[in-house]
Amino acid sequence: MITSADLRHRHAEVWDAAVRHRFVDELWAGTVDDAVMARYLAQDALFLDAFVALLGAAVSSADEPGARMAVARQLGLVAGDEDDYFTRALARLDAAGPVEPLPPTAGFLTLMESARRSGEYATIMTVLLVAEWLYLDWADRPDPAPTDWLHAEWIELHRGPAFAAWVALLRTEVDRVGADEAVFARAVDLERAFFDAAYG
Ligand SMILES: Cc1ncc(CO)c(N)n1
Repeated sequence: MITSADLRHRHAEVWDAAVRHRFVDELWAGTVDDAVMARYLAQDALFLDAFVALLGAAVSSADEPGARMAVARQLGLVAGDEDDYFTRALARLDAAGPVEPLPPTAGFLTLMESARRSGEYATIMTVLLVAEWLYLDWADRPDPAPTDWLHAEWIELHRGPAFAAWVALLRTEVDRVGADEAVFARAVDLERAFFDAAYG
């Protein structure tokens, strides 16, 4: 059975292009243009709603009590601290209005809805794994955090011991039940395209 480590290795080119994306460099430097940050976060608010639904599907489909509880705890953080960040960030950027999904967002919404509707724990967890592991990977730099909370909090939401433990849980679970490689590859492609789309 293919492991999460094998999958990341197999898709390293696109994975690394996302992790080293211009958006990530500018976020760390605190130099992301407000219009880029607004476009990115408005799209990510659409992503987040589908992501919460997908976390709910993982809670529902988990075949182990420990994993179900761990996913439920993370769902609470996303619906709590992370949603609060979005409310403050979008208000500050004057970007709280409704937006249409750009193509990478639409791709993610379709992928997540299809995983959710399948009810397949392995497929659901594969999508969650890419989304969370790739974000930990770019947020885990040793660099000093930027000073503006708009940039710093987006990094802090995706690093630290608790977030790393969540990603470790996702890897353990995907390695236990077996990844869906096509879904893994599609999600990595979409992550890179999602960063590109922030630049219009
Ligand atoms: C597009 C995207 N991928 C991953 C995450 C982290 O779950 C996020 N917030 N947005």
